[in-house]
Amino acid sequence: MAEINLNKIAHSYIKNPSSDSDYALKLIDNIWEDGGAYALLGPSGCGKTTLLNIISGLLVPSKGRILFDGKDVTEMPPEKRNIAQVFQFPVLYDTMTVYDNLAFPLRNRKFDQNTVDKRVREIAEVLELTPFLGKKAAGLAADAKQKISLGRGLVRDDVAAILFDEPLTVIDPNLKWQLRCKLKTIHEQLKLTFIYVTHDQVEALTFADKVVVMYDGEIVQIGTPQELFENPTHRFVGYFIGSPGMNFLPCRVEGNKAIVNDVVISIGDDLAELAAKASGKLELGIRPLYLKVHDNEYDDEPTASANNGLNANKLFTKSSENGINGNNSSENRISSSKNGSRIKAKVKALQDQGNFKILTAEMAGFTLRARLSEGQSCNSDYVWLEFPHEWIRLFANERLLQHDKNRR
Ligand SMILES: Nc1ncnc2c1ncn2[C@@H]1O[C@H](COP(=O)(O)OP(=O)(O)OP(=O)(O)O)[C@@H](O)[C@H]1O
Repeated sequence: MAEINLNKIAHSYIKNPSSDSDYALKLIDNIWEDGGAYALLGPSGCGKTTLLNIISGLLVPSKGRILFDGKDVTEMPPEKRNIAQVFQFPVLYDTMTVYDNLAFPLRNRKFDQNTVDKRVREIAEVLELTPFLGKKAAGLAADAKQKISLGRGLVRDDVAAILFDEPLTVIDPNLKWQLRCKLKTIHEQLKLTFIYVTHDQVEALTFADKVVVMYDGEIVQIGTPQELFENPTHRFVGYFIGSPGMNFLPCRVEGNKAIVNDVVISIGDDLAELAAKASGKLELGIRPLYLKVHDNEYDDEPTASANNGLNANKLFTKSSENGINGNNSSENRISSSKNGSRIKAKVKALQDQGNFKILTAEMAGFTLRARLSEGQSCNSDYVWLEFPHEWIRLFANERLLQHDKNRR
């Protein structure tokens, strides 16, 4: 396994690129740890395959160098890089048995028969292919064939990295979940460097230790699922991660108040300090999970609180409960609570998502979404939204405002 250093990489498919927009990859300068499980996540056309092909050696980048464990492999062809790859569609020998397909990458590298047999049987067991080992691949269903392709990628433990390019596309949805969990287990057992390309956030978040979010040829954030959820450093990450994505409200800031059209939202002193130094287009962001929903302006307890549960796979933490005290309000429609503001909003829709509901409401001319927890509902035309200080984020020109890391 290897540490992968993407050293000031950029790539253009155009011969003489003249501007930023001519580059499929703008500037990538990252080190990916040996043994890490990385998911490369982003929308179609953002550059994921281009980056993967640069790592595998199918493409030589227009600029920069790529190093495996400090060794420059930029000009090295794929077969010399010692990388295993699993593609979207099965790549195997139809006329061979499942056993021989799995054994092929090992025999090709002249592993001894005992090692071949041991590894083939281990991988077959993990992927539940043992009953099929003696069968020809030709007769098997598409998802069984793709499991063989996964097995061929996983069978060697001497590779620098295993690259997966949307490997579960042809897999039945029920089996997808099972295979994702298996890949995670295999990674935990073998500690191989995994790089997994997907445009599906659930796939990325369940599989990876670190998610690399790409947008328009750039890596906009690398983080754990929780970091991406709680502190998206770019507006795109806020929008792309989470379902529904983060709410964004264009605003201006005066002291510790964010003003959204004629509505004032209290933001706390910390954000006020950051906003005072910021320039460019300001936006307030808050996750639907953390936007609290009340059915009146002044009650002591939230009656339709949005934040009472962890999500199903426990990736994201919940805010601590905030005390609410509704003694003050002013003509600008701000009503103070110990922490956050309650603002009237018009209910537009309530969508049942199974074990929770999504409320869509309009406030200050903008549409906001809030996640209600199980059993909670909303039957009136208006609600009061509370913005807890600890979950408000401010973005200037799409970038998160945050303190200099060295300061903390
Ligand atoms: N061979 C090529 N020649 C010219 N342009 C290309 C080529 N391959 C990709 N591109 C362009 O480079 C950009 C990045 O494409 P890439 O395939 O890397 O994105 P992606 O994130 O993998 O997309 P998808 O999820 O749809 O596969 C896109 O604008 C695409 O049109």
